Amino acid sequence: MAMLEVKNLSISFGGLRAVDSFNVNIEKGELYGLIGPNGAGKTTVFNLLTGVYKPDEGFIKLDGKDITGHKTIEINKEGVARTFQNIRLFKQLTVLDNVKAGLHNHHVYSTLHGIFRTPKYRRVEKEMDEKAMEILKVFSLDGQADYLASNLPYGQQRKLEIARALATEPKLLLLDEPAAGMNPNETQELMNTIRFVRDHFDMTILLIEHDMKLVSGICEKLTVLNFGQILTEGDTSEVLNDPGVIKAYLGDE
Ligand SMILES: Nc1ncnc2c1ncn2[C@@H]1O[C@H](COP(=O)(O)OP(=O)(O)OP(=O)(O)O)[C@@H](O)[C@H]1O
Repeated sequence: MAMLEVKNLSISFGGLRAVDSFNVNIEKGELYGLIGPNGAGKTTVFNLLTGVYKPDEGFIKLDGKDITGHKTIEINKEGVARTFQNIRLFKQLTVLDNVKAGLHNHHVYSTLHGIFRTPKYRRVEKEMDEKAMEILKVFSLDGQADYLASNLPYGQQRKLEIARALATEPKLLLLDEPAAGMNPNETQELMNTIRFVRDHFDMTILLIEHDMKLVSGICEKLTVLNFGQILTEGDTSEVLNDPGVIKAYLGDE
């Protein structure tokens, strides 16, 4: 069974069919890319997958469970985590607290426990500190746990955003242009991080990216969107050599 199965997903804004009959099957542990020229509908697909928009048609199944039209918070609890084109961290919180914010999905105590600092509150907080530090170690950010997120260099903020998403223990990780704004060294390091996350956590990853070096370097399969419709899909090398895909990109210049 596919980890993500999407059939016939469509949405219109006014007269514009931004996503038109989108289909995809992503197996567990696959590293999958969604590419296409500006305005093709890629982010809208992510917004549909994460419940920001409700589709006009079609369905979304995560690990066999229908999550179509569910609320964003529910979809996150079902196991979909996401990072954004423009980094969205809690900039005035520490690096550690950003990851703990992700962990709050699974570790709960009532407000009263929090106000009165009960033994349960202290135990849960300690467990979360330990778990968050473990995750930060994976990303080599444990040395910066006490820094404010806003004080990290750009490449590390990207990593922290992925770390926070992983703290919610997702089944599927969606990365929206993770290499945007990165220099070649940062992009190379990010590629290693994404590959490591997939291997280490046996994670299923779907990413949107314009950086073809990253796409060809780490994605096993691709779907190309153009004007809301699937232009082609398949193994990365075949897709990137497809004349129709090359034309769509050159037409975008
Ligand atoms: N909430 C909305 N209301 C109206 N139109 C929208 C809305 N969201 C997206 N669109 C339109 O849908 C189309 C697809 O946009 P989308 O952001 O999904 O493209 P994209 O492939 O992610 O582009 P980029 O690579 O530039 O981020 C665009 O024409 C966009 O203007």
